[in-house]
Amino acid sequence: MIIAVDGPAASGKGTIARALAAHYRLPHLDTGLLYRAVGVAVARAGGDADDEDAAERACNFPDALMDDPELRGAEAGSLASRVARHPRVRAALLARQQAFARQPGGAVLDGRDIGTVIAPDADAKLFVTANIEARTDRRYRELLGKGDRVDREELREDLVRRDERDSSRDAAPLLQSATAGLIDTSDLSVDQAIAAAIAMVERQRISD
Ligand SMILES: Nc1ncnc2c1ncn2[C@@H]1O[C@H](COP(=O)(O)OP(=O)(O)OP(=O)(O)O)[C@@H](O)[C@H]1O
Ligand SMILES: Nc1ccn([C@@H]2O[C@H](COP(=O)(O)O)[C@@H](O)[C@H]2O)c(=O)n1
Repeated sequence: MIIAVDGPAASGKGTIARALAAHYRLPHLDTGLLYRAVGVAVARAGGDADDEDAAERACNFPDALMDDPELRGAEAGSLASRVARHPRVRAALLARQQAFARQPGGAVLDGRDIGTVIAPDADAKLFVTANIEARTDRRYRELLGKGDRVDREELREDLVRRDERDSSRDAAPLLQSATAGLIDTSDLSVDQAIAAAIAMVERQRISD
């Protein structure tokens, strides 16, 4: 079974995707990490994330970079959304994501274009969202918990900018697939959001 989970930053899609993977005993790929790795690799090479040539070269990043804690920071998220606009970057990362999705037994992938581009024929598709205040609070608490110094207002503005960039780009923009079920986690606890996601996957599997 392939499960596609999409949605904006800090909506809780990764939390849901990991829980679905554990529930159905499937491997999970956080595809945002691939774009974060490309963004960080460009910056480390002294390149410009807005330069498509430099970003494309950075797609050959070493596998070990995927485990680098720097990828989880706010700066890596911004760099990721800048490199993610480039069609040649998206093309370079496509095969790796599709191979992961199509492995025997299936997989859970979360990102922005899983249900629309990477796995449009997924057995279940969820679009996870939450309002901007809930997302800002969650990311703020998460970064504070890691010991990062963060300004809540800057974080909020960064999320709004990222939403705008991800939704308005020409290449694989963030949008809800017509066949994806919507889960708004703004007023749901983690456990409630996970329960809603499992129930939605079950409904979609049955109706197939
Ligand atoms: N329903 C919820 N209620 C409260 N906090 C939540 C909820 N879901 C997730 N969180 C917390 O919010 C933060 C962001 O969640 P998560 O990493 O799952 O979001 P995401 O959409 O995958 O973000 P990103 O796209 O940036 O990777 C985490 O600290 C997580 O524990
Ligand atoms: N399938 C995807 C996944 C991510 N992106 C871009 O990467 C940025 C970081 O993603 P996170 O999930 O780690 O927040 C995100 O803002 C997108 O620009 C993407 O384009 N497609």
